[in-house]
Amino acid sequence: MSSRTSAIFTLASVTVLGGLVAYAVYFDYKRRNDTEFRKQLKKDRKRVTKQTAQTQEPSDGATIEELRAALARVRSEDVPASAEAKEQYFMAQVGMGEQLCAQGPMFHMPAALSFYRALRVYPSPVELIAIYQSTVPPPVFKIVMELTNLDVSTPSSPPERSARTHSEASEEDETSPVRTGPPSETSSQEWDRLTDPGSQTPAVKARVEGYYEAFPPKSMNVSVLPAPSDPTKVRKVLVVTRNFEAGDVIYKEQPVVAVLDADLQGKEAYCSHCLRHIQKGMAIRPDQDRLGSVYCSKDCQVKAKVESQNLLFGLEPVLPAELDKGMSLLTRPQRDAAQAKYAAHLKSGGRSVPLLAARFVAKQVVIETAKMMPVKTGPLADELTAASASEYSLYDHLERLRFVEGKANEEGTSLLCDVLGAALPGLEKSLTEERHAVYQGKMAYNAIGVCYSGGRDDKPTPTERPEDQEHTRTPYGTSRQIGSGLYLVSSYIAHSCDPSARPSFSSGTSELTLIATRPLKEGDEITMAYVDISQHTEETPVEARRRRRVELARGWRFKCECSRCVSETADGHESDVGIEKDESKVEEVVTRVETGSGAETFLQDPA
Ligand SMILES: C[S@@+](CC[C@H](N)C(=O)[O-])C[C@H]1O[C@@H](n2cnc3c(N)ncnc32)[C@H](O)[C@@H]1O
Repeated sequence: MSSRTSAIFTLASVTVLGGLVAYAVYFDYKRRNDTEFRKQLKKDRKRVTKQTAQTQEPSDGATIEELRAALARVRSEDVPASAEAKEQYFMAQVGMGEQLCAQGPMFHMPAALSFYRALRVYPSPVELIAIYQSTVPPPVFKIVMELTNLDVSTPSSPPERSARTHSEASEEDETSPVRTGPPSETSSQEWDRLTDPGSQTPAVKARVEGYYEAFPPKSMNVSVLPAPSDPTKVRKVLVVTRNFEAGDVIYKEQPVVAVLDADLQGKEAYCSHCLRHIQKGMAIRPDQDRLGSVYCSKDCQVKAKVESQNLLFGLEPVLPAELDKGMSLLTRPQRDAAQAKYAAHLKSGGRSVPLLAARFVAKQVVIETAKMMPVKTGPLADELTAASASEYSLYDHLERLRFVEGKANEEGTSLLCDVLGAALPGLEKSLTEERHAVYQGKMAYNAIGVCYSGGRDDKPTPTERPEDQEHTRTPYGTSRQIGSGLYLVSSYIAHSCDPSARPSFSSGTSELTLIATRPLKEGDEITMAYVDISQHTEETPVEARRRRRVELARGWRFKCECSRCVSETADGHESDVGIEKDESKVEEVVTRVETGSGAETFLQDPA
C-alpha cells in the first residue's frame, strides 16, 4: 500500500471507528425509534447509489492484498453463537454498512466488510445476496462478492457458511452480480423488514422477553417482576428469590458509574473512583487532571482512566496503538481545548448528574470500542470480555429504567459532544440534546446516595430552591452522603416508609450491600427508603409524614402509596404534597415492545 493510501486509511479507520462506536451507542436507538431517521437513511442510500451509477465509479480499487487482509481480519473475529445474538449482530452490521455507504466512496471497503460480516450469520444467504444486489451501492456490492469469492477460493478458509453462500448464489444467479441504479421500492421494503427491529421478529421478541430472565444474575437472589398492581406489566418491582432473616445480606452491587459530591472533588479526603475515605497524605493525585481527581490506589486511578477519565478529561490515545497510529497527537490541541471548556462547565454547575451521565456515555463508548477489538487487555479486560459476551448492552439496561424528563441543556450537550468528537471523530454523533436529557433524567431519578460510617455533616447548605436541588435515594439524607452512583439492579427498588431492606456501604466504598430489615419470604417485594423516614425530635407524626411525602413528590414526582402512608392517611390528615399523579415514565419503545402495542398505547399514567 502506498504511503498516501496508508495515511488515508489511517485517517479513515479512526474516523470510521469513531462512527462505528457512535453507531453502536446511538444509531440503533434512532433506527428503532425514529421513522424519519430510517427514511433519511433510505434516501441517503438511494442518493449514493445513484451518484455512483452515474459516475461509473469502479470498486474503489481495492487490491487483492487489501481484500485478503480484510478477509483474514473478518475470519479471525468470533461469530455469535445463539440465534438471538446472531440476529443482533446481523442488524448491527447491516446498520453500520448502511451508514458507511452513505458517507461516500472512501467508506466503501469498511461498508462492504460490515455487509460481509452480516452475510456470515444470516440464515438465508442467497436471499440476502439478492437483497444486497438491489439495495447496496454497486461498488460496495462488488467488494462483498469479491470477498465471498476470495473466501471460497482460499484453502485455509474455515468451513463457514459464507462458502455455501457463494456457491448457492452462483447457482441461482449466473448473470453479473452488479446491477446499477437505485434500489427498487420493493427491495427497500424488504430491507426495512429485515433491518427494522420494530418489526418484532420472533428472535427480537425473545430477546426482549428474555431480558428479565438474564437480568439480574441469579446469584443476586432477586428478580424483577411486573408490578401486581399494573395491568400493563410495564411497572416493575424487585422481589427476593429465596427466604432471608432480618439482617441478612441479600446482595452486593457495584455502581456502573459513581461520582463524589461536587464540593469534595479536588479535596484529598475521598477517592474519586471508589469513593473510599483516604488517610491524610495517602492520596494519589495525577499530574494533570482537570477535575482535580485523587485516588486511594493505583488500581483505582487506572480503572477510572480506562472507564471514562481519559476519554473525557485525558489526552492519551483512545484507540490501541495499532489503530491510533499517531492520530491522537494530531487531535491533541483540539481535545485539550474542548476538555478545558467542558471541565469548567461542570465545575461551575457544581452538580453530580451531568458528570454521572458523561461517565455513563464514556463507559458505553469504552465497552463498544472494546467489542471491536478481538483481544481485550488492560485492567478492565475481564469486565470488557464479559460485557462483549453479554447479549445485553449498557444501553439495554439503561433503556428500561424509569425517569422524569429533565430539561435539555444545549450548552452541556454541545460541550460534551465537542469532547467526544475531538477524542474520536464521529463520536459526537452518538449524543443529541434529547438523548442527553434522557441520560441525565435517568441518572437523577435512579442514583443512590453513598454514605458510610454515619456519613458527613460538613456539606454546604444548598442555596437553590428545594425543588431545584439534586436528590439521590438515601435513607440517611442527601446532606450526609459523600457521593452517588447508578446501580442497575437497585434501581428497581421501590420506596416504602416501612422498608423491607436498606442499602449499606459497609465496605467503606461505593459498593452497595442490600440488607433485609425483616424476615423475607421468597417472592416478597424489596423496598427501601428513598428519604429520611425517621420522625425528628421537633416534629409531630403528621409533620414527619408530610415532610417525607413532600420530599418524595419533589424528588421523584410520585405520591407515596406505601402501606404505612395508606394506613396513616386513612385518618383524614392527608394534605397537599404538591403532586396529583405519578409523573415518572419509561421510554416509549420499552412500553411498545413490552406490551406488544403501538406507540399510541404509551401510558404515562401510573397504574
Ligand atoms: C426507581 S423506580 C422503581 C422501579 C419502578 N417501579 C419501575 O417500574 O421500574 C421508582 C418508581 O416506582 C414507583 N414507586 C416506587 N415507590 C413507590 C411508592 N411508595 N408509591 C408509589 N409509587 C412508587 C414510582 O412510579 C416511581 O416513579
